[in-house]
Amino acid sequence: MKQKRYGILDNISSPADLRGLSYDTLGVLCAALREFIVDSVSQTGGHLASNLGIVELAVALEREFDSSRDRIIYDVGHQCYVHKILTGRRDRFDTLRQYGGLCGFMKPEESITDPCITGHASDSVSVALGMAHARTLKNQKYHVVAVIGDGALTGGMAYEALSSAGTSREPLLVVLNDNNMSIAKNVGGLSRHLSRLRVSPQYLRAKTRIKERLSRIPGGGTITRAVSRFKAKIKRAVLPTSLFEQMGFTYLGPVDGHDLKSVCEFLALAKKMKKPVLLHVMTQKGRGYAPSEQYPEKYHGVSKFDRVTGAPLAAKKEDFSAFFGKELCALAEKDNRICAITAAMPSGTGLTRFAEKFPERFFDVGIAEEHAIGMAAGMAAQGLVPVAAIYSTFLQRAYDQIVHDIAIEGLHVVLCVDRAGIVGADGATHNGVLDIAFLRSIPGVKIFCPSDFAELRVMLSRAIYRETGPVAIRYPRGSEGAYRKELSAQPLVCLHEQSGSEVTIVTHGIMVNQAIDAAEILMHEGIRAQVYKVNEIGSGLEQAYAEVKEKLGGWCVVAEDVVPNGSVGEWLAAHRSERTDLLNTGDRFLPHGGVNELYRHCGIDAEGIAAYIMKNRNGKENGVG
Ligand SMILES: Cc1ncc(C[n+]2csc(CCOP(=O)(O)OP(=O)(O)O)c2C)c(N)n1
Ligand SMILES: CC(=O)[C@@H](O)[C@H](O)COP(=O)(O)O
Ligand SMILES: [Mg+2]
Repeated sequence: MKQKRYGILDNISSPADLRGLSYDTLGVLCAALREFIVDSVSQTGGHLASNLGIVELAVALEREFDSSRDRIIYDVGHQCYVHKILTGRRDRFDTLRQYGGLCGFMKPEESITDPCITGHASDSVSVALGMAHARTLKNQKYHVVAVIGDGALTGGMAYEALSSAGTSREPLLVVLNDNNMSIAKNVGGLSRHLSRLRVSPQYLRAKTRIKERLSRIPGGGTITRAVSRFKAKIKRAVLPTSLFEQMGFTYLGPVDGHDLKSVCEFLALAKKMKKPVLLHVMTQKGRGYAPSEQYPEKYHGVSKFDRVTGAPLAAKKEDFSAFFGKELCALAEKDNRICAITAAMPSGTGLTRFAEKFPERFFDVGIAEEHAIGMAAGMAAQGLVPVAAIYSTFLQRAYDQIVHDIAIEGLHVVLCVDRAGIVGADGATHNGVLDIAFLRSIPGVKIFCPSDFAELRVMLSRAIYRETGPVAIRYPRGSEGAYRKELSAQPLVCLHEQSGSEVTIVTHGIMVNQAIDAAEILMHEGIRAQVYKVNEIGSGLEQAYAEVKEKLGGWCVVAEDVVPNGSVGEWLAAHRSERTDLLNTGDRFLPHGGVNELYRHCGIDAEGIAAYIMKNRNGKENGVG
C-alpha cells in the first residue's frame, strides 16, 4: 500500500530541523502534524483532542528549547504526541498504546527527551521544581519547563508546587495550556480566575498602563534604589494581580496558543528570565478536526474511528460505569440523601446522566481526589449518603483521606472504584492493581467485587442500605463477560462445583470468566477443578472462609488481577495450612497493551491458569505465580 505523504513533516527528523524554518512554513508543518495525528489515532485509538489543541505550542517548545538537554514535562502526558513525533518516534505511531508499542504518555525508557514518567495529573510543577533544585545544586545548565493544562491545575498538588516554586528563586517556566476544558468542561474557582484573565482586556490594559506610567518616574544615581522600592510598592498596591503573581511567579500572557510567532517570542522571552515564570497560553481543545472541535469531551480519548465521519469503528457496549450510573440514578430517584461525587471524570465514571437529573446532588470537584474524599466524609457525617466514583488508580491519591477522614470514624461513604484491575492501553500509570491491597489494609473497610452488572446492582444497593461504614465496590473498565448471574448474599460462593475436585480456583470480579474457562479447559484434560468466587473482601471473607473451610480443602490456586502483596491470595495462604498458590499481576509494573494480552502476559488468562495447574499439579509447595 502506498504510504501517505505529509509534505514538510516528512522532512523533519529532529527538533533541530525546526529552527531554520519561517513561521509560515512552521504553520504548514502544524497542519501536517494535525493531519498525521488524526490519521494515526483514527487507526489506533488514543488521546486526540488534547493533542490537536497543543500542536503550535508543542512545536514552539521544541523550537525554542532543546528537549534532549532541557527538561520539558508534559503534565499527565496525554498531549505529548507532537513531542513524540518530533523526537524520532513518528515511525512507531502505528503501535501507539499497543503491547510492545509506543507508550501513550511520557516514558524515559523510550527517549531521553522524556524526562519523567507521566500519567497522573498535577505533578509536573513539583517534578520540575525538583529538577531545577537538582540543576542548581549540581551546578548544571539546562532549562526546566512544566506544561500544565487548566484541568491539571485544579489538582491540589499543583497549588502546593506553585506556592513552593514561586518563592524558590529557581529559574523555572510553567506553561499553562489553557483550553477551558478538563476532560469535561473545567470547574472551580481557579477555572473562573483563568477565564477572567483570559477575557479581561481591562486587566491587561490596566497592567500595561500602570507599568508605562511607573517607567516614566525618573530614577538613576543615588536615588535609584529608593525609587525602585517606591515603584514596587505602588505596583503592588494598584496593579491587579493574578494568583500566580501573588505566589511569586512573573506572569506572562495570555497569548494566543495558535499564533506560532507570538508563542515562540514569549517562550524566548521567558527563557531569558532567571526566575519562576508562568506563561499563560490559550488554546482550543480538538482544533483542526471538525468532530473534535465540536465535541472535545467525546474526542478526549477515543477508540478507533472513521476518519471521514468521526464515528467509532466498533459499536460501544454498555460498560460497568454506564450501568453503575444508571443504577445510581434509579436509587437517587427514591432517596434524596444520595449524592454523587466525581473528580473530573463525569463521563468516564458514568455519572453524566446523574449530573443532568440531579444537578444539586452532583459534585464535580475537578482533579482533586483528596478533596473529593474529604468532602464525602463531611457529607456522610451530616447524614447524606455520598457515593464517590473514582478510578482505582486515581483513588491512590486519596489514601490518607480514606484512612483519616472516613475510616477512623467509620463513616458511611460508598467508594465506587472504577477501572479496577488491568485497564490496558493506558498502561502502568493507570492500572488499578493496588486497590485491594490499600483498601484491605484499612480497618473497617469492606470491598465488594461484582462480576457482572446484576451483581453490581445488588452490591450497590447493599452498600447504600445494608452497610453503615466505609464500603468500596470495585469493578473493571469495559463490559461484562460470559458470566451473568445475580448471586446470593454470601461473601464466598461456589460457581463451578465438581465433586472430587483436585484443585479449587479462587477468584473475584471480572476474573471469574477466566477461572470458569480455565476449569473447562482442565475438564477436557481430565482434571477436575471447582471455582470459588469472593464477593466480599474484609470481615465478610473471614466469616465465609470459616464456614466453607472444608470445601476449600486441598490445593487452591488464587487467580487475581491485582498485585500479590495484600491480595486475597496472600490472605488465604496465611489462613490455611494446605497448599495455596497465587496467580496475579506480579510484584512489578505492567507494560501497556490490550487487556487480554496483559492477562496472558501475567498468566492469569484462562489458558494461563489451566497451564499453571497442569504443570504444577504434582508440586508440594505453596507458590507465587
Ligand atoms: C490524578 C488524576 N486524576 C484524573 C486524571 C484523568 N485525566 C486525565 S487528563 C484529564 C483532564 C486534563 O485536563 P487538562 O490538564 O486541562 O488537559 P487538556 O486535556 O485539556 O489538554 C483528566 C481529568 C488523571 N490523569 N490523573
Ligand atoms: C489521560 C487520562 O488519564 C485519561 O484520559 C484516561 O486515559 C481515561 O481513561 P478511560 O479511557 O479508561 O476513561
Ligand atoms: Mg484543559
